[in-house]
Amino acid sequence: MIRAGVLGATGYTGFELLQWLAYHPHVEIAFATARSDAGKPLSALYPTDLDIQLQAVEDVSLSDADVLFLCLPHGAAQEWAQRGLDAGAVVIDLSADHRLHDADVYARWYNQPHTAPHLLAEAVYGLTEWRREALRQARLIANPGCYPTSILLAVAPLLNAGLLDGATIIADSKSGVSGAGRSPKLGSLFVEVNENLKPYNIGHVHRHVAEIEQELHALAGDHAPRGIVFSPHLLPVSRGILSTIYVPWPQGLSADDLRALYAETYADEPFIWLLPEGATATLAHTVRTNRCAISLHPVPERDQLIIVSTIDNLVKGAAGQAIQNMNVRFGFDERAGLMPVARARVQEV
Ligand SMILES: NC(=O)C1=CN([C@@H]2O[C@H](COP(=O)(O)OP(=O)(O)OC[C@H]3O[C@@H](n4cnc5c(N)ncnc54)[C@H](OP(=O)(O)O)[C@@H]3O)[C@@H](O)[C@H]2O)C=CC1
Ligand SMILES: CC(=O)N[C@@H](CCC(=O)OP(=O)(O)O)C(=O)O
Repeated sequence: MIRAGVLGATGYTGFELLQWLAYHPHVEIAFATARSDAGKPLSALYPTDLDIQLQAVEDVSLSDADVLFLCLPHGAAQEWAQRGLDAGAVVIDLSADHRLHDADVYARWYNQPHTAPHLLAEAVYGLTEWRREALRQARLIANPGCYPTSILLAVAPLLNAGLLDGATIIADSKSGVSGAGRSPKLGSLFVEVNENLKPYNIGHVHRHVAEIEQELHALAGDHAPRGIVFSPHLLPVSRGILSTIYVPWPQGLSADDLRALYAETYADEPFIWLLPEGATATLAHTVRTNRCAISLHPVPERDQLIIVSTIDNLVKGAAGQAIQNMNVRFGFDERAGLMPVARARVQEV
């Protein structure tokens, strides 16, 4: 058994994480902290029968945790990563604070200086399927963003095979409203969101562009694409991300070759669901599971390939991938604590 501490337990990702961890066979919850709601039971905030008392972060001893999850806004996580490491915990940061390797790039995209730039070099970007070796040794794991997870998993087989050299990738992504977090915002109100579909940060301005491009380069090595054009949209559902991704047709490959490449790359992956020819990934394929569903749609007459990818932003896009990374880091079965819901959902769809 390992002991887990969760900072920011009252937010959407923190609560999601606790619900999965509570049924993890190798984890016991050491503490869960809150800011405004410290001292309350979790059940005072959410409809849950989990018996968890929320504590102020000042009242817990970080050394009680073997693994410390940071479910805090970016900016706030930096200080706690260092403190967690000093206390001897493996730190898994769900925020964006340790995803970018370069402090100047962080400052430019997040409009604030990084207060612990020395940690950026050692943090491992936790896109689990592509980083297992580094994750096994990691002290600090930067859990990927939700949009980047949906996009990177969908194009990684092509990047890894050097098939997107110099290409511009276009990703049109739609997210459920929980992606914006639990703190009240005008744009997340029911009346603003309901029966609407709203593009935002269109073009080259969303902060995830920096993260995605960093990882496109890492995955492609010497055959890097030119970059990404990324358009996020707010969808009137609670959870789920669907990315429709456009890439130039990989020269020299037939449609069968392409499918074989994806099938081989992801053959042994418990959480990647490559849909059969003719099927299209939808939110229902992945919501409330740790899966990423991918469907391939060749458009040969235009030399284009369209890839559709879906995840649950709170699971594979946050808490689930964090647990998957923990499982790799601590040598557990990667599926531990993550399968029951996935199975139930697969039977439903
Ligand atoms: N929502 C999503 O789909 C995803 C989110 N993420 C990232 O994960 C992190 C958490 O997201 P999410 O759960 O949605 O956020 P929420 O806004 O829902 O929750 C944030 C949590 O952090 C606490 N908090 C806020 N400010 C501070 C602070 N300065 N110091 C200490 N605690 C603080 C909040 O407590 P209080 O309410 O008392 O302020 C709350 O518990 C963010 O960095 C987010 O960007 C990553 C992937 C997906
Ligand atoms: C719908 C919505 O608002 N989504 C958020 C991204 C989700 C997220 O939390 O991103 P990080 O993990 O990088 O912090 C946004 O567009 O900013």
